[in-house]
Amino acid sequence: MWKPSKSLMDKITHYSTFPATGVSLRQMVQFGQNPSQGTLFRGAQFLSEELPIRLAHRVKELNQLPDGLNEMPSIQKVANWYAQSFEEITELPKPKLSREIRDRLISGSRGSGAQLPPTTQNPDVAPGMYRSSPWQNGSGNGNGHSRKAIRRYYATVDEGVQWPPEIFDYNSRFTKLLQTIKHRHDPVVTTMAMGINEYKRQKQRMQIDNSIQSFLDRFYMSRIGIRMLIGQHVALNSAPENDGEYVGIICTKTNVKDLAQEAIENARFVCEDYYGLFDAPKVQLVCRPDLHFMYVPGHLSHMLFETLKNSLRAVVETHGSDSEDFPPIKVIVADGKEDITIKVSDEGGGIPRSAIPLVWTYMYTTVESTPSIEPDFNKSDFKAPMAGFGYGLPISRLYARYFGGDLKLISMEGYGTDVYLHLNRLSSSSEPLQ
Ligand SMILES: Nc1ncnc2c1ncn2[C@@H]1O[C@H](COP(=O)(O)OP(=O)(O)OP(=O)(O)O)[C@@H](O)[C@H]1O
Repeated sequence: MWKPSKSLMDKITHYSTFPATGVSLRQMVQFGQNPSQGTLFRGAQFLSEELPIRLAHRVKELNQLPDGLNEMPSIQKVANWYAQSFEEITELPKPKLSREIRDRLISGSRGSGAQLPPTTQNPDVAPGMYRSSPWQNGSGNGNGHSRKAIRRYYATVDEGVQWPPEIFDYNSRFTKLLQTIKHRHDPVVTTMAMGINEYKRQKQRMQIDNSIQSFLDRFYMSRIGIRMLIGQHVALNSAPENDGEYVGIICTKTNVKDLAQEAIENARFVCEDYYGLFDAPKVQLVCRPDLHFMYVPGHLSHMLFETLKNSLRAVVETHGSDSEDFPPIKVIVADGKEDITIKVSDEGGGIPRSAIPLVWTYMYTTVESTPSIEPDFNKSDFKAPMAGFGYGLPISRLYARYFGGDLKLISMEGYGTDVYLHLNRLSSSSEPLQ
């Protein structure tokens, strides 16, 4: 198995003293509007510093996990993937550029960079909640470096000029590397889950404690951010032309009703398959057909699918799979100025109040036997079996918070559950990493 060298670990430690730089959905879209090779190159330059910083924080944290958790074989495996990806990015040879090209890259970005909108804070995320590492103070890194002075990405450089072949070549090599890295990290969630299982087995624990819970929250939030930046960069390099609705993996006109309808069909299908039902509980959808906003459709599908699956399961298990007449699940979409809110209401018996905090913890599930973790379970981020890992709700809440939204759950034990999915439509909220 590949192992990091001492000098690589020293370099990782150095990078981990820098804080991550968060970006907002709006900034990503502005950056990606028909980018030139020069702009894409600037993006690659930013990522070639930003990604190693984010990866370095994770390596450090994984290696410092308390109580022997850091020694679990699966945790070590994940830490090595992060270290290897860190090494590959930092060692990718940079092109030799003439002075004129370097000046053009810098001066272009200075001019238009000023027009980029500022980011705002998610009202439901306390400052520092998901920051890169718990020991940082957020504004600096303790080394006297100012964050702004180090990296700035979301600036476009003069379009319409010719860029030399070295720029094209580097862009293509960098994109290929990012694809390899994204693929390497596909099984991170399941491998981490295995690591936690190894730990629980070894220590004979039923649940994980708070510090591990907040570590996992930061870890998965960071993973969403890393994959978003990589996904966006790869998509922009593969098809830089804006097709009207998509900028990279962001859809500027995500149609809520269509996506919800598709998630309903998928979740009902999985439910019928799992319980052997002829007809899963019905789902009533109330949504304006032309309601659309800027979002990543994959994230929204994931959150809707997970919450609908929970509701379907609760309804079937409360009323019995031989029931002839399940109470319908209601999905109501409200179109506010600040948020689009989606409420998923079921009559699936609710959750006891004492168990509410547990639904947000990783590995809490009321499924009796957790299905075996297949290596390719996480191949696509958006496919999952009916239930069983206890990851559905906490990960969905991170997806919601990542772009300034939130996921809330209110239950009436003995009757049913309402889940509120708030999606921030202003899209100016920065990634919650500081
Ligand atoms: N609508 C609901 N009604 C009743 N209980 C619910 C509902 N949603 C979630 N729960 C409870 O919360 C637990 C955790 O849900 P979560 O979605 O995080 O994981 P899971 O569904 O068990 O597994 P998976 O990781 O496959 O989603 C569930 O096992 C269930 O007991």
